[in-house]
Amino acid sequence: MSDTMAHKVAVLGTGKIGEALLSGMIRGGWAPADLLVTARRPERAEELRTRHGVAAVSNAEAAKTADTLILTVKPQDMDSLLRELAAHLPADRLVISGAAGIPTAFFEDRLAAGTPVVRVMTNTPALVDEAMSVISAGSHATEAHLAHAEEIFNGVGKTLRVPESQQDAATALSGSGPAYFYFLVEAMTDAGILLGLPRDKAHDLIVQAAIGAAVMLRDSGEHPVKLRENVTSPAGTTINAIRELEKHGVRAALIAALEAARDRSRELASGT
Ligand SMILES: NC(=O)C1=CN([C@@H]2O[C@H](COP(=O)(O)OP(=O)(O)OC[C@H]3O[C@@H](n4cnc5c(N)ncnc54)[C@H](O)[C@@H]3O)[C@@H](O)[C@H]2O)C=CC1
Ligand SMILES: O=C(O)[C@@H]1CCC=N1
Repeated sequence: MSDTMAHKVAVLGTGKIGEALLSGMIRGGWAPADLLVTARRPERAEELRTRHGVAAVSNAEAAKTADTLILTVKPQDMDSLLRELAAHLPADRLVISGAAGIPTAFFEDRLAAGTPVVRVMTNTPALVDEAMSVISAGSHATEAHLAHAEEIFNGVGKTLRVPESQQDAATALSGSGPAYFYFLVEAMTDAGILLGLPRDKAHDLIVQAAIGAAVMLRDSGEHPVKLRENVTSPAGTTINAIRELEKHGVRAALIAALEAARDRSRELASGT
């Protein structure tokens, strides 16, 4: 962390994403003493304390004492969380939102004038340090604020800056992205059962195919079309499968699915 930036970070509303981030920060070398969490239920606060050795405090206390606040409540809970924070939060604190859909202006309207806000859409592979966290600046966030957010989220994977106008699309691709791959693995494991394989073997085969394909996509420098062509032998097996995928409109289904996710992200901005 740069010397000029604040150093106490609070994760507010520490559920699945908040805890994934918290655990990644600790793995990445953040001292638990520099981290605070808040939770709605006392049992959850206790669980986080025991599991990570961090202090669990009230939202008001976090607002008063942390230099950077990472808000990881659901979009629908953000308005009431901001109402709790507003009176206690000085305008020089960095507010990072991890929520889908909610624009930085939503925070700026509800917090002290000039509060720097950074919007981040991460994803659950943060748990294994393979997240993609997509980062945009609000109107008062400076380069230093963006760099600070990147420093935090680089600890759990990669980061990418985009203009805020692209965040709903990024949420559809990247925030929700892992779910599509899990869905495909589920479906292909079912196919393995149909073909007579035991479930555990079918699962292992598909997961390893997914890992192998992902590493090739990342490391080979080849276009996905080329990689697929390399698998698709003339009059072979793969082309028969591809024909079925095209016949069933899987490409169009994926395009429509991601468009629906993008639209839902836009809707969340209105609190629905
Ligand atoms: N689950 C995912 O894959 C991703 C989720 N997100 C975003 O992360 C946020 C959280 O999602 P999840 O972790 O899945 O949800 P979650 O339900 O696991 O976590 C949210 C937590 O916030 C707590 N909470 C709500 N209001 C509170 C308050 N006033 N004070 C303290 N705690 C409060 C809830 O008790 C809950 O534990 C959402 O805004 C979502 O859009 C972003 C990227 C990926
Ligand atoms: O489904 C959701 O709304 C959250 C945001 C991106 C991934 N999960």
